[in-house]
Amino acid sequence: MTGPNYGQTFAHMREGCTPSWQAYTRHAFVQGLGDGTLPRAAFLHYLVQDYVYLVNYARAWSLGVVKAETLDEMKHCAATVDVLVNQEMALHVQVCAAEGISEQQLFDASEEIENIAYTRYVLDAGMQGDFLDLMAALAPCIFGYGEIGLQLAQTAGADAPYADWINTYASPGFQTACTSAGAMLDGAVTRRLGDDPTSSPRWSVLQDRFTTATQLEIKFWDMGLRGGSLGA
Ligand SMILES: Cc1ncc(CN)c(N)n1
Repeated sequence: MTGPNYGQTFAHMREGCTPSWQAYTRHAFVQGLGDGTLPRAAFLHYLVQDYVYLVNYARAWSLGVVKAETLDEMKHCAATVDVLVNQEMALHVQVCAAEGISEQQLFDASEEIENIAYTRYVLDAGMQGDFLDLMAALAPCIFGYGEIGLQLAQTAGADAPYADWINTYASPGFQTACTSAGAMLDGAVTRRLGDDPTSSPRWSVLQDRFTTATQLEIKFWDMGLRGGSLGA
């Protein structure tokens, strides 16, 4: 399976769950974002939920600072928290403000079951496990959106209905974040599992975490397609 190069570990894990990865990155919600046919209500519902998702996802990266073994790992996790809360969430705040939804409303929105399932799974992986367990569960989020952003940017024009969303994830800034997360992950894996990590007895558990998080991404898109009202 081909896709952007975000490092060896990601390539192995993506290869280890190809059908789920394809279902995630080529989901009907993704197609609708790309060709502009996604109903606006579904998009806004997703975006409100995604804001809350990012709050918890940033908490999980903060846990990375706690579980890190090197200063570089700590710096990477701390910088990612900053990007999430100060950059990626700005898209959500901006788009929702234009629709009359305030940031406080976003912060207070109640979570859909799929949202709870995904973020608590990731947090639990980090609480129970070590740095690699946490990173394996965090990985589908960043690399998947990087891949989707690039894929949609190939065909969507500047005036496409969801161009802002597409450009956020296709942007050089987000792509650099994916590349540097991939390099950090490769270093973290080599440090703990050596040069042949897929032969390690730990690999199947890490693959399982990556696959489960990928399946939870699919459920998150399903939730988005279902639509709903703010806070529902
Ligand atoms: C559910 C989900 N997955 C991934 C991303 C990209 N950070 C996101 N914003 N939301």
